[in-house]
Amino acid sequence: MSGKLATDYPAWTKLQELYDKDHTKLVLKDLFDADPERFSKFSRAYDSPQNDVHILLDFSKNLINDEVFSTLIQLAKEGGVETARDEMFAGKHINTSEDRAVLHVALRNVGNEFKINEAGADEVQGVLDHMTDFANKVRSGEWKGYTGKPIDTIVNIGIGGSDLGPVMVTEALKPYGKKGLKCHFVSNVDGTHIAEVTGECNPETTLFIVASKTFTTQETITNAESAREWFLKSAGDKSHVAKHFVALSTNTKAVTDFGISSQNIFEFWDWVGGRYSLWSAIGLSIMLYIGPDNFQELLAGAHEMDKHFLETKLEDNLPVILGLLGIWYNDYYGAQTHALLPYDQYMHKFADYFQQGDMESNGKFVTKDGRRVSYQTGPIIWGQSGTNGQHAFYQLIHQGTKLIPADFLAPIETQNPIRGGLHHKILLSNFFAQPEALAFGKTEEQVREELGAQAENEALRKSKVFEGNRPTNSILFQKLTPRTLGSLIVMYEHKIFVQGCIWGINSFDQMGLGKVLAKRILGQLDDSSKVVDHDSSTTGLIKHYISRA
Ligand SMILES: O=P(O)(O)OC[C@H]1O[C@H](O)[C@H](O)[C@@H](O)[C@@H]1O
Repeated sequence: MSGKLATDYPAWTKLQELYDKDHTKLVLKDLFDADPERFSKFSRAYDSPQNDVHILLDFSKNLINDEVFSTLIQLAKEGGVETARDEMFAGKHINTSEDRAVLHVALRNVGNEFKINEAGADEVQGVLDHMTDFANKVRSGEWKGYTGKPIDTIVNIGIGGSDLGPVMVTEALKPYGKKGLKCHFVSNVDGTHIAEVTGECNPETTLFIVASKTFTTQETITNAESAREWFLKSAGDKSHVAKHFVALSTNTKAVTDFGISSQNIFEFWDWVGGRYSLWSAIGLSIMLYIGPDNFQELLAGAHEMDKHFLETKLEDNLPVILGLLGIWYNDYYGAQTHALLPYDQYMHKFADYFQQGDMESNGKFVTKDGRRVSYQTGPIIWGQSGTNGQHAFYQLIHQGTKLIPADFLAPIETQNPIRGGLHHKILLSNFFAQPEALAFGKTEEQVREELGAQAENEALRKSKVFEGNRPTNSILFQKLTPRTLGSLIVMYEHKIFVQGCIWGINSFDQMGLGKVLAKRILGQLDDSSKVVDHDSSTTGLIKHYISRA
């Protein structure tokens, strides 16, 4: 990552020329009519080395031709994607503003294939062993609560990267979860969240996992304190905390100050970004739920996609292709958003997860060398599982005025083949139909034929036209196994990397402003005379609250 501006690259300029010259000609119907081989040309199959993960990326329904595609690849070359990637894997401090390496790839370095020289990288296995030992004890019932009963409920207390990954993965891998083990996730500082969850827990059989990289995050520490208070109301003796509270953190001092015993700390390192941390100790709730073997599978799938990203030439490299297509719409077509639409109910938190993953990484307006960009960077990521989204917001994607590139994802095999697979066939028929409809739409001529005598009604006729030419990727994978999920997550992680690299921004830092202001305001909320140094709106709002609280 050079910190160069994307506009410095000749391919960037060439893409603008291609857009200006050709975008009106980039009509999917015509492109498919002109080239019967378009699907095979613009799709790539990924097969893992042991042939147990299959992912097909069909990107033929994108507004590209050969020249656009090859120029996008050229952009990745000029943008130094390969060099930056190699630097990341080698442990170079590519997070320049914080002078840190970016080494989530070291957390899933199965078999130690990548040689990484960075303090802590050689401790990864030790922490995994610690997690495994602990998870086995809890899962087998050997680990007992303060009254001698086994644990049947885990509550992960964390926010942002210390919450979203564990939530998303435990939901996605429910079929692999331990029956009878309940998992809760408390993130919001709104007391409602912890109160509702503890309301469902038995202190004798509940394990709290306090997940916080920094162990200073106000929401998490407040929730953890409240959980401890709730627990001690029943347990009485503080010495029982050791059996019911563990911590996942890089800040061991703050954890021990909180009262958690040092044996119950699962560590990680400053080179693990919060939004890339589910592979680290932050994944303890995942491991407890799906078991160490399945967690290892998740890591293996992640590692295999790391290798694919590292070793595959750019034009066949899934994260690179996805990243470049995103740039094409974001920076040339003016698309503001990107939708993630998994046709798998188990993946219902996937878009939420990548909202943080993508938007916190690439929502930046200065380059690594401090220049303001003159182009759009990270897109707004959103989405929902299919088919629910179809009955909510797809109308706007089909007939609205905005261009919304979307990724459709679906498993070939369902985990729940009820009624002879009927549900899954219906689900998949929608998965196939939507991108087709988005691409090819319905012309006024077709509408006329359909309407028969009513076709004379011009307003009705026009309202039924679907212009089509709305771009999508279709991603079909075999089955949502832990290994496949690991690969899918990493495919998107590296997509974000590719884009950040070309835009010249630092995808791995995060500067909070709201947090600092909130701390100052907290000290003013009890006394209106303390409400100073705000604009009149903020002052008015706070004083209104104080007068009525
Ligand atoms: O894990 P913690 O230190 O508690 O941080 C939790 C979260 O805090 C902030 O919101 C950061 O922007 C996130 O990246 C991080 O995941």
